Amino acid sequence: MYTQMKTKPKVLVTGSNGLLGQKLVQQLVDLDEFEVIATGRGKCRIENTGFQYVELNIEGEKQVDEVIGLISPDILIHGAAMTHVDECELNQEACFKANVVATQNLISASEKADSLFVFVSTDFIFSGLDGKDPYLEDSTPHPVNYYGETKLEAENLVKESALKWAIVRTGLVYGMAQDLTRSNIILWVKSSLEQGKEIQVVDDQVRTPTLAEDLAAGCVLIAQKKATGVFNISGGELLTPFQMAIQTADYFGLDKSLIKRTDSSRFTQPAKRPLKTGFIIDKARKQLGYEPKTFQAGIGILAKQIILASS
Ligand SMILES: NC(=O)C1=CN([C@@H]2O[C@H](COP(=O)(O)OP(=O)(O)OC[C@H]3O[C@@H](n4cnc5c(N)ncnc54)[C@H](OP(=O)(O)O)[C@@H]3O)[C@@H](O)[C@H]2O)C=CC1
Ligand SMILES: Cc1cn([C@H]2C[C@H](O)[C@@H](COP(=O)(O)OP(=O)(O)O[C@H]3O[C@@H](C)C(=O)[C@@H](O)[C@H]3O)O2)c(=O)[nH]c1=O
Repeated sequence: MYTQMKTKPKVLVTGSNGLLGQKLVQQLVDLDEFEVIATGRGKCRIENTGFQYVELNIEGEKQVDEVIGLISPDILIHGAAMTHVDECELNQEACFKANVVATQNLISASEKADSLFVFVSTDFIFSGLDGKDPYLEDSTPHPVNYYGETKLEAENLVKESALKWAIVRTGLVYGMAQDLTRSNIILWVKSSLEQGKEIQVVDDQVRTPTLAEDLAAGCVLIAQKKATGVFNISGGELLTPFQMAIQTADYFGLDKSLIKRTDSSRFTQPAKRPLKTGFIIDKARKQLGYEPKTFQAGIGILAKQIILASS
C-alpha cells in the first residue's frame, strides 16, 4: 500500500497511467525533490521506478478519503478525467462521475490535508466563437460540449474550495506513452497515412497543440514554486488540425494527398468541438519560466520515442 518516508514534500498524482500522468510521474521522479505517489485506476501501467503506486478509483468517496488521509500530500496534481469527448457526450452520467464527483471527493479529502491542489483543465471550457484571438486566463468560459461543461464545473468547485489551488489549462495534448486508452492527433494521422487511409481533416478549428512533456513540465514548475491561480500551459503556436496533419505527413515522409481538407460544417463528431481556441501563454512564461517546444520539435520527440518503443 503506502510507506511513510517523509524526507521530501509529498506529491500525489491522479490519472498516473494516462498520457499526462506518465510524463508527470517520470519528471517528478527525475527531479528528485519530491516523494512521488502515483495513483490510478487498476494496476500500474508505468514502466519506470522511483515512486510509490497506490490503486485509487477517485469516484469512491470513502477510498479517496482513506488514501488522501493516510498520505496527506503536500501537493495533489489532479489529472485524472474521462477524456473521450464523444464518449462524454453520449454517456453523461459516467462523465459527470469521473470529472465532477471525483474532483469533489479529492477536494474534500485535500481540505483536511491542507494540500496545494493543482487541477488540470482544458480549452474546451470555451466556446471557440469569441473571435480570432486565443484565450487568456481571465477569458469568459462558455463550453459547447458536455465534457467541457464538466471540466468547468470542476474548476468552479476548486475555486470555491478552502484549498490553495492552481488551475492548469491546456489543449490538444499529443505524445507517446504506455498502453494509452486514447490516441492523439500525431499518432492517428501517422498511423492512418501509413495504412494508406484517406482522412478528412478540418482546417477551420484552431488550437495550440501541446506536447505532453511540456504540459507535465508546466505542472512541475507550479509544484516547485507552489504557484496559485490560473495558468495557460500549452504549445505556443496556433495551428489548425489540417496544418498539424500536413506537418506530420511531411515529417514522416508520408502521402499528403490522403489528407482531405474539410471544415466543421461537413466533418461532425458526436460532441461539438469549439471552433477557435488556443491560449496566450505569456503569464506562464513570465511567472513560471515555462517555455514549450515548437510543434515541429514535438513531432521530432515523438518520432524518437516511436523508434525507441519499436526497438
Ligand atoms: N489529452 C488532451 O488533449 C487534453 C487533456 N486535458 C486534461 O488533461 C488531463 C490528462 O489528460 P490525458 O493524460 O490526455 O488523459 P488520459 O485519458 O490519457 O488519462 C486520464 C487518466 O485518468 C484516469 N481516470 C479516469 N477516470 C478515473 C477514475 N475514476 N479513477 C482514477 N483514474 C481515472 C484514466 O484511467 P485509465 O487509464 O484506467 O483509463 C487515465 O489514466 C485530463 O484532466 C484532461 O481533461 C486538457 C486538455 C487537452
Ligand atoms: C478524428 C478526427 C479529428 N479531427 C479534428 C477534430 C479536432 O479539432 C482535432 C482532434 O480531434 P480528436 O477527436 O482527436 O480530439 P479531441 O477530442 O477534439 O481532443 C480534445 O481532447 C480533450 C480531452 C481536450 O481537453 C481538448 O483540449 C482536446 O484536446 O482533429 C479531424 O479533423 N478529423 C478526424 O478524423
